[in-house]
Amino acid sequence: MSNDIAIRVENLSKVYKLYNHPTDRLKEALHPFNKKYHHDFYALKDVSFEVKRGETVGVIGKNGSGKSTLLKIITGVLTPSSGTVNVKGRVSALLELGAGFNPEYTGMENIFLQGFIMGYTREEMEQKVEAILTFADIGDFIYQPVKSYSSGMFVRLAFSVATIVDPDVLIIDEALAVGDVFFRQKCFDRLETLKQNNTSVLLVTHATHEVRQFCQRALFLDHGQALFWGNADEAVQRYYFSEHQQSSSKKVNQIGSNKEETKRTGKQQKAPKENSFSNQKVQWPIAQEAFFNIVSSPDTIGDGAICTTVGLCNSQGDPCRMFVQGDIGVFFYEFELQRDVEVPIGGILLFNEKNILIHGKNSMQFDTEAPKNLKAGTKIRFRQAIKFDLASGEYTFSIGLASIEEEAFQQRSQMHSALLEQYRTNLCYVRNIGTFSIAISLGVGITEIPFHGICDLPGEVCIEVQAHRFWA
Ligand SMILES: Nc1ncnc2c1ncn2[C@@H]1O[C@H](COP(=O)(O)OP(=O)(O)OP(=O)(O)O)[C@@H](O)[C@H]1O
Repeated sequence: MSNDIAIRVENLSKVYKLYNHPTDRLKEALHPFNKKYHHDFYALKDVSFEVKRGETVGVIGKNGSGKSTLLKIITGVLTPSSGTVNVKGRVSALLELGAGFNPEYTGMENIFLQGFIMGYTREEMEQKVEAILTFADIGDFIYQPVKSYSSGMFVRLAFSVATIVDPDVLIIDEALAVGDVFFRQKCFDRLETLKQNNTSVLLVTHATHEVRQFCQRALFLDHGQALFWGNADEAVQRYYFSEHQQSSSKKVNQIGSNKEETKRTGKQQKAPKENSFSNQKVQWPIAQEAFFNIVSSPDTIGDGAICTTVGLCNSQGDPCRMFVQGDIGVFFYEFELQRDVEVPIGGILLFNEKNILIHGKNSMQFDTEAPKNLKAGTKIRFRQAIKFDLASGEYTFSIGLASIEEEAFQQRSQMHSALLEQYRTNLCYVRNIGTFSIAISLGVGITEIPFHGICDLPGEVCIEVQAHRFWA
């Protein structure tokens, strides 16, 4: 293995024998003609990729796609059924909570235990203890058995130990998700430092915006297979598309993709984008990738209309699930009316990872012409553009259709909202249609981080100098 490669995984598979009944295992073992009572289940199938020294690589995929199995094989916790794994240098791993720690030992004792496992002497660990405690910041709990720790405290200590021991390879399985936001920021700062010191990081996470932000390349696993290996942005894009469309789940194994050289230097590589609404000329998309698979969406309420199509594109009209703060996303949605409607109202609700409603707006809240007196069976299409001045993260969205009496619609600006509600009938509401992600617009605004909090609000600031005050 060449010097610049830290991890090489070649044709890795992990097969489990699954039995329908517990007794089948015994029947199989005792059968005189070796009759098979099991079927093979591939937790991993023929996975290959390599991680360079100093590179941060993400591993993404749905629940059960094989991410933890992969990390466990790389760290030696599991043995593969076939294929090889080569890892160069000292490996430090943060697998599931509690792994590698003795629950009966205090935090302090566990620090030394981990140091011992990593091959450090007691004296060497004594020199590192203060830095570990400062980073973990769990106070006197360090003298308590770790079984009494909250998951957040545990991960603070585990991350601190795992990263302070100068690993050549750091492997993290979802561990950071339990830390609070400030701790996660500290962790990512630490990961940056490790990267500069040439540590390779393999990061399993469901937080795809973190993959986009911190990883150069990513592996997208689906049912144990590598559907994509290469540029991190593209891996996340494919993950989003495959999540909602069966059509995109072709096997693509792009080792050495030419896009992998799109290195993340902390700055997003952006194509010039049109971010104003004024000349929006986005047509109803043709590309199938624009649309979500709403047939499998279980969360539909209302029988006044059927939601037939929902799509999402960028401001150029290209199918898109990954945006940068400030980008415009254009939602396309179509309903087929099941009853006569005076004036239709369509709208979108955006929710963040904590399921907090971030933004909701319907067509009645815009100064837009609306069609009137539509018959049952009519199909109506909406095209709604939203400027994503939002915090980085993953978002879900829901779509609804209502109807309102024409007279109330005409007088909506003068009517109290409670009164307006009386003239409104909900026809169809489809929850959790899909997801999209938003990454920080590093380096494209006036400052690196354009705002703090969950959304940017329109505003302005002015600064005035008052007359200088001389103190007696
Ligand atoms: N010991 C086992 N016997 C049989 N099947 C197993 C075993 N361990 C894991 N699996 C299966 O292997 C598949 C991959 O599991 P794995 O834990 O690697 O997925 P994952 O991508 O890490 O999921 P998650 O995101 O939920 O953590 C799953 O379908 C799981 O049920």
